[in-house]
Amino acid sequence: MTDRLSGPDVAAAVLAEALPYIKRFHGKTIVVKYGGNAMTDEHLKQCFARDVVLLSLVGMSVVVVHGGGPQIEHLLARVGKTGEFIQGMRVTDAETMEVVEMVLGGQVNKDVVNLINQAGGRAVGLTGKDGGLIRAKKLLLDDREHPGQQIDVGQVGDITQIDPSVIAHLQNGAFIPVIAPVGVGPAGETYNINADVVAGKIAEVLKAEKLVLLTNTPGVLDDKGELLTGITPRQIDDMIADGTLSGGMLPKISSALDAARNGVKSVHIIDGRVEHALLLEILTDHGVGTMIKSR
Ligand SMILES: Nc1ncnc2c1ncn2[C@@H]1O[C@H](COP(=O)(O)OP(=O)(O)O)[C@@H](O)[C@H]1O
Ligand SMILES: CC(=O)N[C@@H](CCC(=O)OP(=O)(O)O)C(=O)O
Repeated sequence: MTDRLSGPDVAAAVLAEALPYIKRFHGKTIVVKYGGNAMTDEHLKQCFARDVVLLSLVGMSVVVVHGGGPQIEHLLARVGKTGEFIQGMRVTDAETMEVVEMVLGGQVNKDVVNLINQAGGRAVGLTGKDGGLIRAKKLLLDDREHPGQQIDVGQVGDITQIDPSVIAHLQNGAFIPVIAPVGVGPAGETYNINADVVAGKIAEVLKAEKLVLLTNTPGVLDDKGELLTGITPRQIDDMIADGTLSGGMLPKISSALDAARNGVKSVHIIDGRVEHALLLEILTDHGVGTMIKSR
């Protein structure tokens, strides 16, 4: 007997279900943030690359922004350093900046480019320095415990300008841009920027149809650990105030909300540990994870 969950009728139904989504997103820009925590398993990495290629081949203009937090941690440990985070931002001294640039602009960027190319795509890797893509100044965090005071986290960048022309050239040539979150300051200094922040800003500037943030949780979880399928700005404020949202989720959620408020039509935080999570989110009725609402 044919397995009802995997028989040809099911396969046909799934393919047919994708058609309205393919039509809706054809020619549109989809920004995908690939978190360092979602890129730990080789098989999942290959699934991700295949999803990106499939979406490109059906006519979507996919732009990948990647992170690499755990990969940076790994190299820092090898040089005898331990990472420190404040409000989800890595405290970045000069030596840490060298490691961050090596890992993000080198190892991780080329790994993602290679995976996509192996899957049949044409990816080109960039950091924010290439083509003056990401300009930044030094970020100063507001000290929540001492209102009015600021915290210096070293060479962490606050984005001042995105020049998307290099991305446009790549999109026109049917290349898939793969962007590492490193920015450049007015004097040519290098800045480490949280990858969620870069993805959100790039999505805004490109007027993306969708921003999808792939991470290592099912989405945004409430104080009981239950998945929230949708979240409003008010819920976000409450959850930050009571500590339900913390660590790496802080820059993620605020970038997601900024993007939703500034014209990106839909913004989702999804579980990158689920095989083909990207296809499920974009091409099926079964949206996965949390959708961030602008109001
Ligand atoms: N309310 C929450 N729901 C889900 N994750 C949360 C929440 N609050 C904090 N987090 C943390 O945020 C992490 C995701 O952010 P991060 O580690 O920066 O991932 P990535 O490398 O994918 O950007 C989760 O693994 C989880 O530990
Ligand atoms: C300033 C800052 O925190 N930069 C991040 C950049 C990488 C990143 O964001 O990686 P994930 O997406 O994997 O977390 C860092 O140094 O870890």
